[in-house]
Amino acid sequence: MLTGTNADRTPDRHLVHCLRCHKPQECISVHLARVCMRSSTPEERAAEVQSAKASSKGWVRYGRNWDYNVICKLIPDRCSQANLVNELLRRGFFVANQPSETDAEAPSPTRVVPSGPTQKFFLFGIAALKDCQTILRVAKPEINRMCQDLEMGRKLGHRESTMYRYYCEATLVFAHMLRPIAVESLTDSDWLDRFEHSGRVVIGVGRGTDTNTLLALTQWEEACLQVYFSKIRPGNICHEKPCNAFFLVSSGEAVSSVSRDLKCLHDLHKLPHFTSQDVRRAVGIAAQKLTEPQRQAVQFYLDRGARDVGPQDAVDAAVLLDSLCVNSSDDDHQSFAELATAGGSSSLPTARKDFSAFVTSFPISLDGQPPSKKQRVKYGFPEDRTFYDKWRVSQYAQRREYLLEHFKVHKPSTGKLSRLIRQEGWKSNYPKPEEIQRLWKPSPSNLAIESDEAIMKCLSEQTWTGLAIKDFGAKQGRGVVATRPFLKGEIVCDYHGKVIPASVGKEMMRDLGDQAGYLFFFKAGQRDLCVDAQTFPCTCHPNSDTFGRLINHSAKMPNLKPFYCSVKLSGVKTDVILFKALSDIPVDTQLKFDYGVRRTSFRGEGLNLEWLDE
Ligand SMILES: C[S@@+](CC[C@H](N)C(=O)[O-])C[C@H]1O[C@@H](n2cnc3c(N)ncnc32)[C@H](O)[C@@H]1O
Repeated sequence: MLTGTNADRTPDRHLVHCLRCHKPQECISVHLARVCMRSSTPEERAAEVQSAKASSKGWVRYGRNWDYNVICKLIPDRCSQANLVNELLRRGFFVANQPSETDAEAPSPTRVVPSGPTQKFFLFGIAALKDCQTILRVAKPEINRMCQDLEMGRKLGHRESTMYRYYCEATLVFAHMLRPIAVESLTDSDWLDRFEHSGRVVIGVGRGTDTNTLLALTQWEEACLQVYFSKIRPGNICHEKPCNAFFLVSSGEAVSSVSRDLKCLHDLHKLPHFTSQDVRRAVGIAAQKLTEPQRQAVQFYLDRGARDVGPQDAVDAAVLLDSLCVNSSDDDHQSFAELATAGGSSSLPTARKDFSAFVTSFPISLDGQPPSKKQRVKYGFPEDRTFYDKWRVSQYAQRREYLLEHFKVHKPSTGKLSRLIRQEGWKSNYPKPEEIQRLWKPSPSNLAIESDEAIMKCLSEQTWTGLAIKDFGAKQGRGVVATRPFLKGEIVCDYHGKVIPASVGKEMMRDLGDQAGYLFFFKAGQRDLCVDAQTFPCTCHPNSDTFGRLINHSAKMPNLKPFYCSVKLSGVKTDVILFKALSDIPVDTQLKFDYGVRRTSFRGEGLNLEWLDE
């Protein structure tokens, strides 16, 4: 008696496709007699059985193999090529001569299926999703530990910092199926423009290009990447080689081979090596258990650039992907709590509020003492040392600033510094005299600026580092954000543009009506001048935006101060406006200076621009 579905039956029966209805048949002759060739003669049916068997044999012999180069000839569009290959592999076809992922631009004959230690995980040459993501789970505790260390103000060694970066790259590839080339193209501005949406943090990658795509990171992932951005990346920014890539190698250049980094990360953990192609194929297989609309949603998330994906689509698809992954979001939430207390992210409101409440209860001062465990518990804070350590880090920064402030004109000797520290009565948690000596810089005078080759190079080439443009939305428009810490007094950038007479600038201003203006009026001795950054792009840097013109205004909390300086640039005396930091500026802070106009004055009058009072 036959019962159940086809799956219940003997698995090794010979399936032959009926050439009339195109369906697989376990017994083709019976099928033809009963269904497709009921009214035919036995001879006709026998001939049809022979044709069907020959067709099936031919398919197994030739039809199951594809050549990637043929696919490329048939379909010129790269995205469709990749989709078709994924689909073919998912269905058990073999695709020869696939490109290696590092060589995504130029297909080259490489491997067909991975070999070596990974082989045992593969079905039809496709790894299981769980296996592809092993590295994320295995390395996670170490990453959490590094986050804690960084937050406590400890520095990671070169090996650890690099490993941390590898992990961030791996998160984008193995949890969000981003191609290595897209990870390499992620910029600091992409990161700064991320936003919260439905419990996730959405980030646009490759904006303005064909591969424009949205990722929806979990809070933990975002915090993990933010720790990289704020604590590790600034140390890699190189003044000689300005670079706006999100992932920087220690020499300051953009990471050039994410695929190689992923391999290193696996090697470091002695795990079999999985690639971005492996994980994408694995998702194809895992997604079979989803409904058709869900499968499509995941497919759109994977087909970067295939269509406009909105933030909600990205979040929905990322949540679905999570449901396919062993790396569940519960796991993330748990670890997120650990990271949140490490305070690595700008989007960790609870952690921030808690520490600000802590500081309200125990104000940080130059001479104060951090609260004891008993005091912390009494005021309802956790008894562990997380806030205690953050408090000490802040006090240390205050003391460092105090010492630097004390010696404005001449560089202090270690003896002088030690005496001052003794006088203050500080017994611990203070910077060593050598650190202050290292950080000390003379207040900028024309001469000091002219002799500073780095500043002069930045002035003429507009290669300021540690800055990125961020979109602050409809109200403020674009602004400039610090991507490395700046010390109080440090020159941050200039207000670049052609210097014109103020009278000409005022004419231009009249034509602007109530539009945003990019004109900086100043006095140089008796001369009334204006930097024209309105005429854009400038003739000297026709291909790039300059930072100074995009810095927004704050009357109450400026962190930059513009000042006039006359310097010799390429032998020509030039009037420049430089911005110096008014206080230490941490990574991820928007730069602002006081435009010097109030709502009730000058052009603000009548326009009633409320933001001028901010
Ligand atoms: C020199 S532009 C600064 C860059 C500008 N945000 C942009 O996107 O090009 C000056 C204009 O920025 C905007 N802006 C500057 N500071 C602001 C603030 N604190 N709040 C709101 N808008 C501000 C105003 O529209 C102003 O006219």
